[in-house]
Amino acid sequence: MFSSDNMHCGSFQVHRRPRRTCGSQRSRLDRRGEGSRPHHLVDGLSLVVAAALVLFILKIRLSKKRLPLPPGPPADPLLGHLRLIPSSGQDVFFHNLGKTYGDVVHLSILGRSIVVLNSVHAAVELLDKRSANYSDRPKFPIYETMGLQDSLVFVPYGNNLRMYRKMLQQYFSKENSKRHRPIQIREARLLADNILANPRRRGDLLIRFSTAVIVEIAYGHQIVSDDDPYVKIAEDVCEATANSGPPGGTPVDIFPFLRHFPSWFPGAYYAGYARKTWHLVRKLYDFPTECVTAEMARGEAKPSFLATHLEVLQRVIYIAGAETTSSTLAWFFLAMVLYPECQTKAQEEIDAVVGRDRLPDFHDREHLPYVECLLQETLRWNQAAPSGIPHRSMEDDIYNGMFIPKGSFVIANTRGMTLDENTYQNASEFEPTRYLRSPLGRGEPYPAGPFGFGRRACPGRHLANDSLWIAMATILSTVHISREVAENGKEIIPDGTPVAEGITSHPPPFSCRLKPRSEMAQALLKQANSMERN
Ligand code: HEM
Repeated sequence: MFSSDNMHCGSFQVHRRPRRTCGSQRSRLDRRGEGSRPHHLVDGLSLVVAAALVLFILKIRLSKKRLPLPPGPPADPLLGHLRLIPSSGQDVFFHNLGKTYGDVVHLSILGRSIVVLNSVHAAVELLDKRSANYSDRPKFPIYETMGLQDSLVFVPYGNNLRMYRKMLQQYFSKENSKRHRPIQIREARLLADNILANPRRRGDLLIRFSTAVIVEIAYGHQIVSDDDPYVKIAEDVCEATANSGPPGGTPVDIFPFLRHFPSWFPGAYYAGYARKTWHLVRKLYDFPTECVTAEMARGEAKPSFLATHLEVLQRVIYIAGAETTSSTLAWFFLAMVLYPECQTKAQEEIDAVVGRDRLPDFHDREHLPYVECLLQETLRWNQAAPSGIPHRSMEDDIYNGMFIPKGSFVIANTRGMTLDENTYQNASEFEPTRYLRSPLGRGEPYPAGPFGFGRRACPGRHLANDSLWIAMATILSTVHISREVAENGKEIIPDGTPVAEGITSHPPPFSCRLKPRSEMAQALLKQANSMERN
């Protein structure tokens, strides 16, 4: 390897090279007392080469700087696009910009570059293929004030991140995620049963389902009641993050000094809110660790991620998995209300493959292509995290002749990718058959972005995919979802405009009717759940 000795050896050879000149030349030089000159010559040469190299690098840097930034709308001189970027619905705003300026758009706020990627191609080229440069996260002063900086989601790129991700990826790999399926099946059946018993509590029950799966896998704790402290903590932190403003877009994110000001100070509201919710986040980290430490001391700890990796768990928040999974399921319910024909088609497929005398399980998955498409279409139609979580570029870069400055926020705008009419016909419509090959469908690709890109892509995606599938298949097989009927006898068609809160987005509140598909379906659920309890 390159030890310092070797390096000296290398430079020694350079200085020795003049000695290889022929004898007469050498004696002439020696005679003129200029025996050392060749050294200077070579040193001079090295200097010239070095200077040329520096100039070359400078030239590249300068020419990089002369290259245009990606296109974008006109900006205010100092504020940049601050007044243009909306505080919610940014995903649709970015998508609309893409229609005018192309799939890579540049915005800036007070000199900070924001690069929006509206196509899968651009996201793959930058975030996947050049992931060494695009895997950092920007700082989010608001989330830091809330105490979330230790969460893996916000850890900067580097050795720590690599270590945490390696552990997570092993534990939640496609293969290892299969070990967790019995928990997912049990919780999906409980969800369907509970939802039939308490249709009005649909939203809470979806959060309970997704929390129960993550908590049992991560902490070895089975949730058996709605009053469980884990469910309460999940609900509280979900609410806190949802109300903490657009990620990176609050006045405090733009002027970090505002975090030290009282909340009544103009622009400091979110800082005050973040300070108030700090203790909730602390609980999120501390409670599971304290429980599992105590269980381990008593020799009662069940196998779990925490029991295996206790020392790093506070960096893995179950919120990352709980809120995203429940809001994807909320979109599924809305789709079933707005597109009843899709529900019917999925139920016909389940009846034909699974029958009506048992409940679906993972063995059925490969035989249910329409249900698979329905899951993919739910992820495409409306995403839980429509603009992902911003990455940060660590070095200047050039892409397609455009200059992307070091330190840019890079946003993979999944919403723009899934609404791209060049890829998806009738992109705003919920059409599961779009993925089927002709003549049944148009063979459109599954959505690529809902779980992010590159080295920061969601490590829980296999687990999430399984949770979503079993929940949807179990509900479709046992529950009939239909529109609420108004007093005048007319069906109520809910508004599907997403409500974006913080990083995640979910449908606006809507009511629907939930009835058992048959007595048999209800009996199967009861039977499955009573067997679990015994
Ligand atoms: C439907 C469910 C889910 C969706 C839509 C989702 C989506 C995402 C997205 C878009 C990101 C950001 C990716 C990027 O920066 O490029 C992410 C990151 C992350 N997700 Fe998920 N996720 C889901 C479920 C889960 C689950 C079940 C877990 C836990 C087992 C999880 C743990 C994480 C973590 C720890 C990160 C941060 C990774 C990092 O910054 O390196 N997610 N997720």
